[in-house]
Amino acid sequence: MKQVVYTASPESQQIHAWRLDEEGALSLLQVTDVSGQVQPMVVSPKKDFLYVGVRPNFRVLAFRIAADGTLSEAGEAPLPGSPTHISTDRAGNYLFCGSYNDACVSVSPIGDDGLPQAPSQVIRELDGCHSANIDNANQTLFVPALKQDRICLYSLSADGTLAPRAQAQVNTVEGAGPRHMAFHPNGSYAYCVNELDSTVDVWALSNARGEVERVQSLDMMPPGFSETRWAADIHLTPNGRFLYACDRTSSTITVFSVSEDGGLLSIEGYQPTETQPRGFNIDHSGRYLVAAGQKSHHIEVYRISEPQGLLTPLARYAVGQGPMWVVIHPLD
Ligand SMILES: O=C1O[C@H](COP(=O)(O)O)[C@@H](O)[C@H](O)[C@H]1O
Repeated sequence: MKQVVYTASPESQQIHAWRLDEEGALSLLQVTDVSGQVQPMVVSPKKDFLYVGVRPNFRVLAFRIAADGTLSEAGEAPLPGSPTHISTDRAGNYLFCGSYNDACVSVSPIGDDGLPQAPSQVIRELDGCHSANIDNANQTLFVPALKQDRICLYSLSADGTLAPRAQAQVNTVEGAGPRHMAFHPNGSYAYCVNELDSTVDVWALSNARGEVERVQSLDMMPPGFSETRWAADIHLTPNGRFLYACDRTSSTITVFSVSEDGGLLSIEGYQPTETQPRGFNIDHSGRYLVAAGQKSHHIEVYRISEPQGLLTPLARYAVGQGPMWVVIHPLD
């Protein structure tokens, strides 16, 4: 499987593109200088564009992805707030942007040409809005509002309009600070990493009443950890067997195994990683994890090992300044 890893480094305003080979080694393919601080990124479901949120002039930039994974800028559209998180619906027709500082989530239609347009809808008063996550069925958008300890639930209509679901929100433990999410491939469970207490919640997406319900909450820090908790990112292997979440104070990635049905997590280990890991990701074969150190200015590649999902460091690479977002794109 040929894959390309993209890393965003806002302090040096660069996107690095790396080839990831079968053994987990990276080779630098391209460095793109960007007209702004690059932060969240996502590859379109059609796999032809990389969408990138930039600041301080809040925009989404669209980069066309060539067959070899190199990028060329193709267009841009305004955003209503500082982009903290960018995602799309499963069909690639709508782009969602969550803004922590501007407390909103927006919907931007994506044209037939693949280019995002100006927002068609902005939902405000989501204090600390940290991400927007569409479920596997492409029906419900999960929007964690970190400062309100809630995840808002919106139905996505065929014309791209968000409306609160009958169950309009779920609440976390007070002070948890819900941040980023991942969905199990079977569509029955979601996992949310909580920034302020470094816990991970398991959410059943449809209980006996057809509602979203928290079924497990785990402390992701090693026993005896007593410093300030500061979790960031969460990702699941494509087969749904292993889940990873990172904490920035301790510079640790916690390794979880996932039960067959997706409803139960068990901690398998704690992997020391690059300083202040704000973003990481998993390759499409489920064999490698790439973590970015916002303070080490390096990325590090790990091999994911059976049967527990533990991580073996392979190599680290100097990247731009302040790397904080990693996405991995399959070329074939
Ligand atoms: O992780 C964090 O994220 C928020 C929002 O990030 P931003 O890059 O969109 O400003 C940040 O303000 C917070 O301090 C931090 O812990």
